[in-house]
Amino acid sequence: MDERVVSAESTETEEITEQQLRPALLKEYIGQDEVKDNLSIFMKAAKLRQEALDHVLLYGPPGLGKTTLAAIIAQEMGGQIKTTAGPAIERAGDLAAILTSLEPGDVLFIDEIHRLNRVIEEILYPAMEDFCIDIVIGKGPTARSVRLDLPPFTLVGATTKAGMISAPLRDRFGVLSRLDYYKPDDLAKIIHRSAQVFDVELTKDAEVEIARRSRGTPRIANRLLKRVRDFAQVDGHDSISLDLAKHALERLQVDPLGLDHIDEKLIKGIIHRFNGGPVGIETIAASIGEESDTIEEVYEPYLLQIGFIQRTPRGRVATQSSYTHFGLEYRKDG
Ligand SMILES: Nc1ncnc2c1ncn2[C@@H]1O[C@H](COP(=O)(O)OP(=O)(O)OP(=O)(O)O)[C@@H](O)[C@H]1O
Repeated sequence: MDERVVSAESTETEEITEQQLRPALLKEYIGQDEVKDNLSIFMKAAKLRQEALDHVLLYGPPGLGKTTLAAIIAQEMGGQIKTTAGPAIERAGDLAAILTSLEPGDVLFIDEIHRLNRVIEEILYPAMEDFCIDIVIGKGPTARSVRLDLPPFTLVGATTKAGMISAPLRDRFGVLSRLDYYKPDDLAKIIHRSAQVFDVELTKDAEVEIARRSRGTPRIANRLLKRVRDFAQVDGHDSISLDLAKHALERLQVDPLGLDHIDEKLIKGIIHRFNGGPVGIETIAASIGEESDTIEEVYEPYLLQIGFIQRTPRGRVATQSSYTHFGLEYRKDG
């Protein structure tokens, strides 16, 4: 879909470096203190009881570390992680194959769990509650149902859309944790850690500058760091200074708040064409030639978070901060 340097979605080639950058233990996982503190207690308690950790649902925008956290849970609980995604499990047999391959204490990670179909969901219920599945063998009059026991395991579900998970599925998770956008301080620590992994030197203020432009998202922070490193290398610098970071980020067209031309087009569209709003999402989408889903899921969440757009019952409104940011005069009466 988008080639934006500030996209929170990962590209295929990035997945390899993401593996390298993933912290393996909870104490190396930066930020999200509340989620971490709770998980740490629940994991300790489960270990004391020699049980699998209760099923965990992680929700929040993309690129905030859900996959990383799932792998950490497996590592800390002494199990392996098996990874799949909602749309990848099409038939009952697909799910049965995964579930029966689990060992005691393993983590089954299902990304985009809101996209599981209902038939599969229903197989998952007894698997989550009683560690067993009922599978039907044969067809027609000779068909019979066989119950298979499963080892105790932990299902870690991840979603960017908690509201789209059915109530029965949601109720079967013992731990529900929401990941929030990271504070610049925490992002700066993530950048510092990633720079060590990449063996790149950068000054503290350069770390902070990249952090500020990373839209609260570790995946973007790591990507910006890599691109800034490219500029430094090509220009023959051993270490990344604040000036160099700023210069590189300007060339990448990422502004001081992490906004790019798409954000600008979106906000200025609301301001110039619709007098600052309120305007419906479909109308905005049509006017700038984007899908409304893409606006809602990809572009808008960060703009809402930093208070540049407000959602009202009558549609989206551009706030005074967004006018100021783009150097436009704000008139409340429109
Ligand atoms: N708290 C953290 N500390 C250090 N690095 C992190 C942290 N959270 C995420 N990262 C890094 O950011 C990158 C993206 O994280 P991850 O793949 O876990 O995100 P995600 O929420 O699962 O995203 P998606 O749902 O889009 O796949 C990884 O390279 C990971 O190492």
